Amino acid sequence: MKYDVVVVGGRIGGSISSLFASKNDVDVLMIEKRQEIGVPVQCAEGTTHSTFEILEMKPSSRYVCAEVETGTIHAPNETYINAEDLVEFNNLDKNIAKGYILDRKVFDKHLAIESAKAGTDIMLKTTVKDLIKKDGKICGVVAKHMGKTMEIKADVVIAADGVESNMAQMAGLKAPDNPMDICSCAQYELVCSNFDHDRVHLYFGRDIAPGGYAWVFPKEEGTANVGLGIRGPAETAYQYLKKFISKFDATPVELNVGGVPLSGPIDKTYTDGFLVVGDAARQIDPVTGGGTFTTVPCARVAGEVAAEAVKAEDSSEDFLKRYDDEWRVKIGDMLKMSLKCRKVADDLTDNEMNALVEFLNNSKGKEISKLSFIKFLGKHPRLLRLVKDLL
Ligand SMILES: Cc1cc2nc3c(=O)[nH]c(=O)nc-3n(C[C@H](O)[C@H](O)[C@H](O)COP(=O)(O)OP(=O)(O)OC[C@H]3O[C@@H](n4cnc5c(N)ncnc54)[C@H](O)[C@@H]3O)c2cc1C
Repeated sequence: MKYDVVVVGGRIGGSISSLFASKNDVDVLMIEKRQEIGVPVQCAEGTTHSTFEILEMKPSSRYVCAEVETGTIHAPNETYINAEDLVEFNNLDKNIAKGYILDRKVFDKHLAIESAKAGTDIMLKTTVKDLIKKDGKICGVVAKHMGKTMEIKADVVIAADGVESNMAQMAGLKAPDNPMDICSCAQYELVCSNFDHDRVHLYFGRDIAPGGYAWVFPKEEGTANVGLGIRGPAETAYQYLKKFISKFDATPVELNVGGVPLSGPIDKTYTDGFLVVGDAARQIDPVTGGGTFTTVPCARVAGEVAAEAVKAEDSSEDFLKRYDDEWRVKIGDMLKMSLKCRKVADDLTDNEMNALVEFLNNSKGKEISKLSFIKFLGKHPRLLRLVKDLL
């Protein structure tokens, strides 16, 4: 069997890469190891408006559960700041929380359907086991379907196999993860009558979610994704989640668990005949753990560059480097800044977090000048040392 492009993984990274490769008139096969695309959900399902602009799709009520206008950040001492009360300052944008909460089961499958309509062939319940290499160049995959092993040749292989990816490692592009870079998450979809419908809530504190945060993302009226991510402690994310949800009078209808890589992107996302995209490339915002809105632009570029390479009959790493160059222009600086912020946040104590929220609350509706922020930091010398590189 031979295709121009083989895509490993069938969720957003895979479906968007294959959609944009197929739209550019090359033969594409997308391979997904599960029997259904989009399940199990491993996501709080929040995304930005830009997702749909990049996809050139109108968001549909079939998979948009809620439109979020704003958000609230809760400090460890239970004080809070609303995003709409923030005045724009440095990289702090008061529209930061605007976006959609999706039904990813429907959305991911919708993307796969759009990709199939554009011409992509899809194999389900098929696991890619190995990469085929010839003279050091990747030229296909070895896949297993219902006990049968097959070789599928390709000019370009795109690895969109998620956080658990081993394709990038097989291609020599990735070292094993540092365990402290992986955020371990647990989430319930809860039914409860008093969730805000247009607001996300984020909760910080060492007792709530050490090394991460807890979230409440509204879905349909009366339901919300309530979850958290942690790094480091002996207790599991699920144990922290059980404690956290005890504050809601709510009933769970779904439980999801999963890991989010917060290391920032891998150094190189291409080699001869091969591209890597999405969580597999660690193209995730290291502060929020959001990977949908970051994967979308990268996957589009991956599909387009793979198609260009096929047409140019050149899938060498010199040609495919343009994928790496293009996605870094789009989101590279944002991911770098976010990684710096994550490292600062890792060192913040609960008291410093409380003080920051108090400072923002005291500045409600006022212009925050750099001078007033530096004066505030002057009272918190340790904080000043932590954040000085961000200013
Ligand atoms: C609890 C949690 C909450 C999150 N919340 C948000 C959020 O609110 N907003 C946001 O933007 N991001 C969020 N994220 C991150 C987001 O879900 C991911 O960044 C995004 O799904 C990455 O998409 P992907 O296609 O790269 O990888 P994945 O979604 O992991 O898809 C990889 C696919 O590849 C398949 N696969 C793997 N190996 C093989 C193989 N060998 N052969 C064939 N198929 C294979 C898998 O079955 C899977 O379908 C969250 C993550 C978690 C865990």
